[in-house]
Amino acid sequence: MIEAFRKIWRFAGEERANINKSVAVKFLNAVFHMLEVSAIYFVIVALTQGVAGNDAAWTALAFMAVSIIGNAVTTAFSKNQQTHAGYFMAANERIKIGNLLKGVPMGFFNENSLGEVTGVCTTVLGNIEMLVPMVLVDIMGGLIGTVVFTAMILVFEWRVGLVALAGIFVYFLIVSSMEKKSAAIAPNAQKSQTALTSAVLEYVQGMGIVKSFNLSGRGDKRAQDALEYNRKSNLDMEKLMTPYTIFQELVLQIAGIAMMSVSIFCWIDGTMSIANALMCIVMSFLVFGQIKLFGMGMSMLRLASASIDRTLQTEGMEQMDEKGKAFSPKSHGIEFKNVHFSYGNTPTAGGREILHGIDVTLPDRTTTAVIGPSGSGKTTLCNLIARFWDVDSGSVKIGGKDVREYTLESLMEQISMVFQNVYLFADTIENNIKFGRPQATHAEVAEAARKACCADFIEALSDGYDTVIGEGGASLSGGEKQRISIARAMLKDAPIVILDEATANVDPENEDRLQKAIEELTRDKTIIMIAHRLKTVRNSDQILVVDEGRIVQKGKHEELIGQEGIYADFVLGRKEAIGWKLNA
Ligand SMILES: Nc1ncnc2c1ncn2[C@@H]1O[C@H](COP(=O)(O)OP(=O)(O)OP(=O)(O)O)[C@@H](O)[C@H]1O
Repeated sequence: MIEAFRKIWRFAGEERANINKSVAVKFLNAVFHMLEVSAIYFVIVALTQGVAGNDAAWTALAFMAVSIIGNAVTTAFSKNQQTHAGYFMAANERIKIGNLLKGVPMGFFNENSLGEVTGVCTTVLGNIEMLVPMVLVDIMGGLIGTVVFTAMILVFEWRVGLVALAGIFVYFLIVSSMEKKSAAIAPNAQKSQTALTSAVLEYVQGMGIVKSFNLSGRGDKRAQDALEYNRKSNLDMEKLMTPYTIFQELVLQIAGIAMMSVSIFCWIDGTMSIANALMCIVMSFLVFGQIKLFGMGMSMLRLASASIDRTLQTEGMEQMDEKGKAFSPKSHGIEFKNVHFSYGNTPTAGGREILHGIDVTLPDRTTTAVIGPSGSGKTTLCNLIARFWDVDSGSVKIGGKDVREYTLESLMEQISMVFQNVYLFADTIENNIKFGRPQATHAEVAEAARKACCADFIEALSDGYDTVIGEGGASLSGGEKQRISIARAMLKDAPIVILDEATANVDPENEDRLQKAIEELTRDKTIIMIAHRLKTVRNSDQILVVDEGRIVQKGKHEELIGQEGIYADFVLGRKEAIGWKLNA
């Protein structure tokens, strides 16, 4: 329990100052609440002593007024501090995770589904935002309040105070037992929430496939299972909490009745004045407010602690460039030296080696075309340059330096990537292009768009560059998206371009424009391109033929076409070749 509290306190970090303020104000709030008791006391004393006049009534009224105003102000202030602390705690953590995600190997997304990270950034941090300040303020405020008010009652009337103390002690035992039990079950409840987010995300993303294969009802099996798991874990949590909550309430009721009974007995045997006895009865209704607050905080302690564990687990993701240096090489030749690579021991990869001893040099400012059958390892080879993954053995060098020696930032400054599956953000076209260089001016964006042959269609849109496109570029055609991504790469103007030539979604007119855009982008750069068009392949400085993770042929078109082998077969018989991605 103390360890869980400490963990939450540590996690609160810079927001601890706001939590402290909130606790202090919460205590003041309880003091204002107690002013109501003083007001009642004046009335009781006046009534029992038969004092004539309105003085007691006015004094009581004044106390009540101060109590109500004080209550309202302190409640608002305390809530404000709590909300501020919770919001910033979660927001800072989301930014931290976002930054860490930039530095993880792509394999991270294989092993931990994207839904898992989404779950942490939405549900789990949502819980933290609400629970952590509440738990800290309620536990600390409740404890301080309980100690102070119990001490006050003990001073006022020690016999009644002892009864209150006994009630609080039993309540404390029940809360601590509940807290221990919930420690075992809370992580499960937390896990079920992220699993649900993950499953729902996958379900929504795969909706197109579900509909096209008419699988509605079957395609949502994972979402259904996750819902069931979530329902069960929430119910388990409730089942555990409910008896404890009832028991806690019962103990406080009994303690309250006992306080009243002791007061009455003491008055009957003449050891307590009627005014004090009535006052103790009033206090028996109010004294347990603070310990209830403490109990509420404790019931949420484990859930908050489990949320923090889950967040810290995500925060512990492996980072790639902890030892890197910022390099800016003069030459941008790329060198693969005896590269062996596997996607690791994930269920899909199964530890299988994908690239077996790749040895090749891509000289500075030359174009290398990579061709080969589907699944031969072309994309994998290209992705190793940008360190989407790290090699198992051997090395990949840029400008003579191993890519692992660069910081990720300085490495990515050297590289522009244009994928077949273009992702555009739900933002304006201008900002999507600017993603390549955020500080670019509008004139530079327009120039890049012109060179990438997309200025015409952008300017024809009613809002031009300010047109907001749907998430993933939903409102644009495949060819339009591809050209925007080329404009983005053009604006970045990196010395190395990794390109996956488009094969799909491009009509002949668009293909021509796309080709022009690519020619502009790749001028005077080091290019490695997964090529699908014979024309592109033929004009390259070097062709690499990849088959089953090995470079089986290497050279220019004229050299390779004269050799017996895959390349010649491919060129001659490409129309019949099955599984080859080549559109001449
Ligand atoms: N993220 C991944 N995790 C595990 N295995 C992968 C992953 N990506 C690719 N593979 C496997 O690595 C092998 C090479 O894939 P790669 O995508 O590099 O081939 P490719 O030649 O680019 O194929 P295509 O032309 O179809 O795009 C394939 O057997 C594939 O199943």
